[in-house]
Amino acid sequence: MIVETKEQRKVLLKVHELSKHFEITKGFIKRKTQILKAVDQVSLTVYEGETLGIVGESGCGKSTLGNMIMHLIEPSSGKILFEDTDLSEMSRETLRKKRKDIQMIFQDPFSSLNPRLKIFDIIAEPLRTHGIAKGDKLEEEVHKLLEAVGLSADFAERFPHQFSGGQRQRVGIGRALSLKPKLIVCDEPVSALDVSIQSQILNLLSVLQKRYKLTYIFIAHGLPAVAYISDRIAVMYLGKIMEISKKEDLLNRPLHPYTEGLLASVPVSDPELRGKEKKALEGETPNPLNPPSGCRFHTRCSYVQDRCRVEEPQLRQIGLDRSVSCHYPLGEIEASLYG
Ligand SMILES: Nc1ncnc2c1ncn2[C@@H]1O[C@H](COP(=O)(O)OP(=O)(O)OP(=O)(O)O)[C@@H](O)[C@H]1O
Repeated sequence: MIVETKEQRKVLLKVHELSKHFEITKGFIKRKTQILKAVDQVSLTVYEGETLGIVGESGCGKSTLGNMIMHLIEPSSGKILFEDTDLSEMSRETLRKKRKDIQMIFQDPFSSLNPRLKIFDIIAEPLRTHGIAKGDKLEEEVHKLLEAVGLSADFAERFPHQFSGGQRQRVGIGRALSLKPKLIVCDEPVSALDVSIQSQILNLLSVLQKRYKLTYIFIAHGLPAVAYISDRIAVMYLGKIMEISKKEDLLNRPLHPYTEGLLASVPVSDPELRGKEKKALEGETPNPLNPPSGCRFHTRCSYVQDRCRVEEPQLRQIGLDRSVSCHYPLGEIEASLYG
């Protein structure tokens, strides 16, 4: 496993120039095929034990990225290295074993649990499939997992429809934990829940992270949940990463105008995110089938200059542990001095 000597952080997952292109065919008589670049040359690193938040408006490619990391969909190009190993080059058997280490928690706790199965079988299924436990041992494991996610062992005999959204999400978390994964991709795990329940689930995820030494990729379209749970945050826009920074830096001194816009859209009642005056996001997200030339954010950017309309900025490092994809980042000099 790679060890970064400067900060002694172990790299768990590395995504290198990862892309997913979908072919979209339109029209009945004159059929026309276009390419939608849902994820476009994304590179990022996830360190052991951290939570990397991925945030951006609906349709920016967050779930597609998460699904590729989970091997639920095939990338069009690029690499995903888990513990230094390229999963796409593994034999089936090794891949099956490795895949246990990466699990997912889904957005919708109503549709992600099989309604015909009892909670016991929902949580037991991965343990049975991988031949990890059976009989009394299986029962003990399931009860332990229910307890870990804050549910009573009696719940094992009930069906999903007998539970609230928050309780179902707890079941989904228990199932994801059953194979003792190293990495959990949490895809909008609280978006479908009431605000009061959201913080309970976020707290549970934090407790479990410490208890089981988990690493999370936490995907959400809203900054508050991402800001609450993440150590670092990647901001996505139309398939690209616009900025990736430590949480505190990103919230206090955003470099990308899009990040500033996302911060400005957070209700001012959120004290942690309230800050200096920020330029709000204007206009709609462009059609991803026909993204703007140059910087893809330029059509909505309050600071746009001529160069931005023609030249696409590359993600480049500024200061310590911060990267931004913008020709004219906000507060660039300050950031390069203080990280
Ligand atoms: N199977 C598919 N076929 C065609 N286009 C797709 C497919 N899956 C996703 N897309 C498109 O890819 C883009 C990225 O979608 P994705 O679901 O990854 O975004 P997202 O940021 O997770 O959004 P949301 O929060 O709404 O789920 C969108 O324009 C979407 O319409």
